[in-house]
Amino acid sequence: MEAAPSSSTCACSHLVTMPYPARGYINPMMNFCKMLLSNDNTRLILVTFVVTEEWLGFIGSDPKPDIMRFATIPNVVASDHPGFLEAVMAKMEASFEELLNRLQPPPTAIVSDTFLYWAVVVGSRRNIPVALFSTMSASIFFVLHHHHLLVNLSENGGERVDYIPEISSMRVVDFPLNDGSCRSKQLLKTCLKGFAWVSKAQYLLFTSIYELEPHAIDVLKAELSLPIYTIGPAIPYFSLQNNPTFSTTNGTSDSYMEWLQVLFFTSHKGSHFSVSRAQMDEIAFALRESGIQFLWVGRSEASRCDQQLRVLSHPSIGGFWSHCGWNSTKEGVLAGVSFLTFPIIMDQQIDSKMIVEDWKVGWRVKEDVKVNTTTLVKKDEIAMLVQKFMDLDSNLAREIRERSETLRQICSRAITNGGSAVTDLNAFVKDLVQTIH
Ligand SMILES: O=c1ccn([C@@H]2O[C@H](COP(=O)(O)OP(=O)(O)O[C@H]3O[C@H](CO)[C@@H](O)[C@H](O)[C@H]3O)[C@@H](O)[C@H]2O)c(=O)[nH]1
Repeated sequence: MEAAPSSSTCACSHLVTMPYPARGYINPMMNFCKMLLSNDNTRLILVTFVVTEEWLGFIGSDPKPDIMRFATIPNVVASDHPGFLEAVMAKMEASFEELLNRLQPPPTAIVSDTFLYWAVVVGSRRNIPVALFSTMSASIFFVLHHHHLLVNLSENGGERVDYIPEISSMRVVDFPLNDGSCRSKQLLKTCLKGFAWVSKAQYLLFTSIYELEPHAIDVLKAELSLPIYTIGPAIPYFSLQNNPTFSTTNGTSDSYMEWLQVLFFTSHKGSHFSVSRAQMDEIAFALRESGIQFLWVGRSEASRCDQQLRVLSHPSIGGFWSHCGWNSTKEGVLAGVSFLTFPIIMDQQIDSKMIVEDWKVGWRVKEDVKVNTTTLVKKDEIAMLVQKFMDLDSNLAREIRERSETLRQICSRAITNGGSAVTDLNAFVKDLVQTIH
């Protein structure tokens, strides 16, 4: 299905964007498009946002700029996540290309998720530039790029690897897809296959802030042969800029500590990954028994999802229990909250490592470092941890919140005019406009 472009959009430049079909990838692509279209230099670009038919049903009525239209390709179906990823990589290319043949005006550039590496081939066949769009951190990209160095990793998950250049040492257990399971091995193989295509794209975009992971970004810029832009968090902060809590000019104030009483917990019920039922029960019992105040939000993959940043930015939120998806991580950082990290799979271990070890704005819920087993974190352990975390009279809890506020200020500066993210986004827009005109 295609909606006709409005008559006011006689655009000579037509950008087609293709996110990976899941919430954590569609949200940042949509936010990126909105940022792009609000940039003065891109006002003539028509954007076609391509989703599967299923996803059009979920997001088709969400507000979007007039100059943007949706177009669809058939659904991809699989019973598990590795199978879905493989199907996305193998089966979507033909329907995407068929769609491009029908679109008017003819597409002049493509922005596609890094997992949809075949877009590079499609762009090359049509002689139009392709920007690959990474919805994960530059750090996981960095680790995958250096994956060949990871040989004979220890069985001891607590052991640290310190030989990857320019990245702070990492526990073995924090490397992505390193749990020895068939699912992880299959996922890793598919990820690495796609990764080999990255340098054949014309641009690489990171939905990150330079100040969050400068070493990984610097090394990737030096080692990869294509231009790389760190275009900012691609979260909907632009809709919150009148919110006094979410202010880019806030000074540090002791008084805000009085308010931070509620722990925000969101249970991710994605179709492929979620915490086990038994673990969820332990968490639920623990939060209830602990006596702390908490806000528990259950969400499914398809539920309307634009409220998390708004909630996190509320003055009473004093902590964020997070699975460390990259979007949630950036939202927590920009809301200035401290984290309890509970990663599940993929990049989430690395995001958790950055939160806890690099930025020092969170604690791990699970200190267990066994690589090949899934152990339950018991309710008593969780209850003690959350009580300690929410005890704002303790020095530990206060220090971590002060660091969260400092990090928030650093990142807030990056997304204002003159900041690193705005400067990089402008540079990408300038380069793209020059290439396609
Ligand atoms: O109650 C909620 C919970 C979430 N969200 C939104 O849902 C999105 C969740 O994204 P993310 O935190 O990245 O989690 P996932 O959906 O799990 O993300 C997938 O995609 C990410 C980006 O590639 C990866 O980092 C993750 O590992 C992968 O699971 C964010 O935009 C949130 O704002 C809400 O609006 N309300």
